[in-house]
Amino acid sequence: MRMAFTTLPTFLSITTTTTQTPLCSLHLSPSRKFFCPSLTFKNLSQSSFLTVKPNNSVACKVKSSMAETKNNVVVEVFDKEEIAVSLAEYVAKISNKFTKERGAFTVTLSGGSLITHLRKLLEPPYFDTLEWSKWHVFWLDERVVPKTHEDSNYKLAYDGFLSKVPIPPGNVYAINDTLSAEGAADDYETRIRDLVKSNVIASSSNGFPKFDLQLLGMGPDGHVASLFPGHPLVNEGKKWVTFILDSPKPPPERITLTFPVINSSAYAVLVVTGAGKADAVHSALHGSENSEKLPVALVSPEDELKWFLDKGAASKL
Ligand SMILES: O=C1O[C@H](COP(=O)(O)O)[C@@H](O)[C@H](O)[C@H]1O
Repeated sequence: MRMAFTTLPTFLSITTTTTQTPLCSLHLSPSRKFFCPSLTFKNLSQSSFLTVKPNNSVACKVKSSMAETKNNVVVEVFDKEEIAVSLAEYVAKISNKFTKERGAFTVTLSGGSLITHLRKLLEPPYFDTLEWSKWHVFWLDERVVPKTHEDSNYKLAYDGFLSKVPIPPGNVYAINDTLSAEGAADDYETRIRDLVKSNVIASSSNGFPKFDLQLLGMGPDGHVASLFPGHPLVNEGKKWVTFILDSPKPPPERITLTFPVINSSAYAVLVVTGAGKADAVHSALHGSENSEKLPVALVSPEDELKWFLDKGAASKL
């Protein structure tokens, strides 16, 4: 099935090349709400569009569509296996863009399930063609445990990804695991500041570091990095890196990038799978304007935010 359509929002023309029931039901209401599979976006802009891919995944590209967003928001729903394929393609595209433009690619990793979704980058054509020597790898958040500990986000990323690609060890910026949570957060911020001064990390016009790509996961409660719902750290506005001693998800002591840093990045992805996360996904993409936003709903990078969802995570949209 292929669909094509013309300019929004005045009218929408859909053609299908088969007699199949359309995968998406599209409707443009007078209040300018836009519905696709069951995703709803408000205040649709003229340049928004939706595509149905040959593999039947659905992409909704929405430019400046959601209140308070300054960027493109792209939501794609995949069959589970397809996420890793599409994520590899996306990361490779952004890596190529920045290695060409800046001679470096700065990327932040989450812990948790995100790492397994990077597995296709370890295969051709990506493994052989990406300029791994220009990658600089950071963590969105880290647990304050030794690097050899099972809870360490560094260990997870090293075992599952970093040990398998030729990124120079000096370009992998793990936290100092000999320090306290506060000390490790301060130390990480100092190192990031130095890398901004030396132009390895770009600088945003607002004074915060501008990472090229942030690879985010999301917990079932809507937390991203180690920024948890209702926790005061969500509102941190000055620090680049901060620490938490009472994380609701163990282990309790962690460091995390703050929202001003996350949202000063050029690109960000949110990779979210499983029906257990469907409520938080629904709340983030469709939530009431009056209720307190989940941390995930506050993610808003400069250029583009792309959601990679499986059908379980998208099941309540
Ligand atoms: O504790 C953490 O959880 C989140 C989500 O993990 P997931 O396994 O549910 O994907 C993760 O993004 C974060 O980096 C990690 O420290």
